[in-house]
Amino acid sequence: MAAPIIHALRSLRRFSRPHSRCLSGLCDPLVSGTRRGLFKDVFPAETARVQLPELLSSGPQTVYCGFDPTADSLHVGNLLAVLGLLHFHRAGHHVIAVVGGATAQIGDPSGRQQERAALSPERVAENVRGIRESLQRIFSHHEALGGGGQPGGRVTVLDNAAWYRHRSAVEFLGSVGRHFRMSTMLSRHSVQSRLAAPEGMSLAEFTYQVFQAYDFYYLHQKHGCKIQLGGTDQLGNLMSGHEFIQRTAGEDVFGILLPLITSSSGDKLGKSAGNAVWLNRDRTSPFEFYQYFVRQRDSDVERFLKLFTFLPLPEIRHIMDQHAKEPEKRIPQKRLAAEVTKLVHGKEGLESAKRCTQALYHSSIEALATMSDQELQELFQEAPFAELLLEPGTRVLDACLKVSAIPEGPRG
Ligand SMILES: Nc1ncnc2c1ncn2[C@@H]1O[C@H](COP(=O)(O)OP(=O)(O)OP(=O)(O)O)[C@@H](O)[C@H]1O
Ligand SMILES: N[C@@H](Cc1ccc(O)cc1)C(=O)O
Repeated sequence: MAAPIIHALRSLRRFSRPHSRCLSGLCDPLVSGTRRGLFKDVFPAETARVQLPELLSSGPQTVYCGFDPTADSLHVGNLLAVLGLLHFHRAGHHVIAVVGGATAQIGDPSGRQQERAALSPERVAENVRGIRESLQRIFSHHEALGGGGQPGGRVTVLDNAAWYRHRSAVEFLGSVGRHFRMSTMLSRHSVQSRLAAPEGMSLAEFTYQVFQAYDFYYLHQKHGCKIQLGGTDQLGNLMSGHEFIQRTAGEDVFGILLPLITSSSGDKLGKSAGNAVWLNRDRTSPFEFYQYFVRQRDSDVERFLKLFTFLPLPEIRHIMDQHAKEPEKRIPQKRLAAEVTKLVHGKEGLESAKRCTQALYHSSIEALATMSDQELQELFQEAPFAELLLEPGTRVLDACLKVSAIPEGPRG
């Protein structure tokens, strides 16, 4: 059942040229996001083609994206969705990032082979704090870097636990659940693939789409939100929201889908997939984060510059032309790493990453001497360490022997 609907999704390519219905700068994110490869599809394809440019041109809209606190930090894959929101904000729209304090307790089955382990309320609360911190830090760096957007656009972070806290299961099923059709819910790809697996699917996971649909409805009612962003794995949840809002409020709303970032082995980078590059410093240091982007392959770097930075496309083209002449300098990789590290860790984070790079890869004693304790710990995170009280006159050799850094042997 899901296949015909997926086939109905039309490529966004038609938005990549100046669009006759894009009548103001407010429509820019659709055009530029499409050209950059950031927006992959829209839903529902037929109405979005005509109505989405008109809606965006008509005045500032509210656009939202949700993040489940299944860990205490966001990661590089999630960053793409944050960048999607920021593109809208820069054009003057209001954006809402929803942290799923409630939905994380249900567990989104999209793209998962197995059910997630249940999270305790304490763990979820801690994760909500970490993810809020990730989001707010990026938003404030973005502002500090001069990307504050047109005047008027607001950036808000909400926790969806706030609108479920006072509802009982009986009341929710009786009022919201009655609008959902079993046949449609069963047709979702996320459900079909799990029903076919030996472990099957729990009722909690099966109802996940109802909660995400209700979030969209709630934000539509309270904040006039008509656009939801999500990775392509979120299509089914976006469709449920669209159908629910159309049925209950009689209005068209839209989904915009972003491509999924994968590891070199082709797996989606995810919080619980064990392959994440994190956005919080205590999990991935600015240095490691910077180096992740410096290491990107030539075949990926142009795409990543378009996806992960706000650099204008002609500037990216120029950088790639320089790269063709002097590939050994890795100019695009270094620029990519600098831009993304600045956004996520701020200017100070970028300087820290560069100091660590100098110390580790260019054996710079000067860089080592200016490093803070935190940087030293981050740099040598994996290395065993020992604390030592130095007495006057201790020689380097004695210190090394005391901490067993070099084996003791016959001394000459
Ligand atoms: N690798 C990725 N590339 C692009 N977008 C992603 C990626 N991973 C997650 N997203 C998007 O980020 C948003 C929030 O995802 P969420 O944090 O709930 O999932 P996740 O990081 O995949 O976590 P989990 O691994 O627990 O499923 C969603 O729109 C999702 O599609
Ligand atoms: N289901 C999304 C997260 C999300 C949570 C709540 C929402 O309202 C929207 C999105 C994911 O797991 O990737």
